[in-house]
Amino acid sequence: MSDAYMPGFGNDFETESLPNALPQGQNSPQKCNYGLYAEQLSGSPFTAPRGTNERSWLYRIRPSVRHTARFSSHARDHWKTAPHICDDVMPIGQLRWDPVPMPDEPVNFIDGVRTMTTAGDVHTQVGMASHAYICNAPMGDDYFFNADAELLIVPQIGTLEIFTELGRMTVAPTEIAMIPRGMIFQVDPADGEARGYICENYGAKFTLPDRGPIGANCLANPRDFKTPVAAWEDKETDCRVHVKWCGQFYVTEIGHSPLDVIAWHGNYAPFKYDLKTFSPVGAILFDHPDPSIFTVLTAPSGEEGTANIDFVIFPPRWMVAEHTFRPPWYHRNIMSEFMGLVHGQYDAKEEGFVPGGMSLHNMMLPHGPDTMGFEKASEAELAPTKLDETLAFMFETRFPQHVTSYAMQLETLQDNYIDCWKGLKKRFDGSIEGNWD
Ligand SMILES: O=C(O)Cc1cc(O)ccc1O
Ligand SMILES: [Fe+2]
Repeated sequence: MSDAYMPGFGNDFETESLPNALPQGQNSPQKCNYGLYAEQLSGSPFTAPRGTNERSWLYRIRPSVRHTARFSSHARDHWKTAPHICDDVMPIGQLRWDPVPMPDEPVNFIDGVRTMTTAGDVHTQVGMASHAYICNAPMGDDYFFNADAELLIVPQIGTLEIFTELGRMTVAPTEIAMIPRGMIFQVDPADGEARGYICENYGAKFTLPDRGPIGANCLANPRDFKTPVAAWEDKETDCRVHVKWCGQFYVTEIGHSPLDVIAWHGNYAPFKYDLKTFSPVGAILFDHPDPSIFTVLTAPSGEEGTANIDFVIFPPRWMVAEHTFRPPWYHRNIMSEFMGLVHGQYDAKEEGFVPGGMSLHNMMLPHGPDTMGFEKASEAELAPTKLDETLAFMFETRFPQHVTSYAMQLETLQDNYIDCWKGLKKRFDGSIEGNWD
């Protein structure tokens, strides 16, 4: 598959896959060229202020109302939606999982979504869910859209071929993809098998964080975000469109592919982004800064500085701080932290937190480096060192994350996670040096 992309974050893009398919100077001609139907997809209220007003105009073979017929409900057991509070007592401790095992039977991307946590309330469009996905089969004639949320996809194993109404994206581990709320798509594992993470954002869209005194450059730069050019298929087979709507799942049968947009323009669009292009800014003299310096994207909550979700990464970087305990400090946080590891090691937990694994440090629950990490960092010679070949990330939300019973019953839940702090012994002996032997 050959993909082509347009650079920029939130730009007003335009793209056509046939000459003159895109009307010029107007959105809604009396008759569109090629007999196409014009359709607006609104990602914000019509009257949203200019800076957050998002919509695209799609020129397509059939309007999407013909891509949906009567809906019937369709059970999907593993994809949960907030509010989803299990009957069991909420496990509030620190939690960590090894990767979700790959399935033996064929499972496509949508059927392979496994909800780990939910937060907030989909009905009021606040909060999020953290999912793992596992998949080893293409979607074939099945298509999907999520009316509840945009989807931030973080591949960990296997490249994904993502075909959306607005075009095709190839997304490999170390890259991320964003699929806007309401947009129809298909995802196929290019290498036969794929695993990764999804942040389902029920709230206001992810955007770039302000950089404050950092200025006009660094962190995630807008030109590194890539939106696909128009691509389509004209397929007349028994296709199904699956829908997630207020936590329920539905399906409708149609006789053709809904991915039939020949041209489009606007700023409500999918994108991908290579996390290797994130330019970290950090401590160049002493102390460990707050991880907000590594925010790639932030989804605002309406309260200033208090994100519905921050998507934060821990990329390769030089550690140079003098007279400093360099890994994350011990801390308690009003925000709830769900973490994953794309590859390598995380400096606060060199063992036990493995690629494809997950951890949850919920609202106000203490955490920090394990015993080994603490001892190593306390004694390390503080020469400049590079943390290399590593990529961890965090979905951090202002809301408590409720763990699903699937996550609690997962065979890869680590029963002994909290033992990683057991060896943090008392070093206070009344002397100013403390007892470090
Ligand atoms: O808990 C974690 O490992 C994530 C994290 C990293 C960091 O550098 C500072 C704070 C924080 O929550
Ligand atoms: Fe933390």
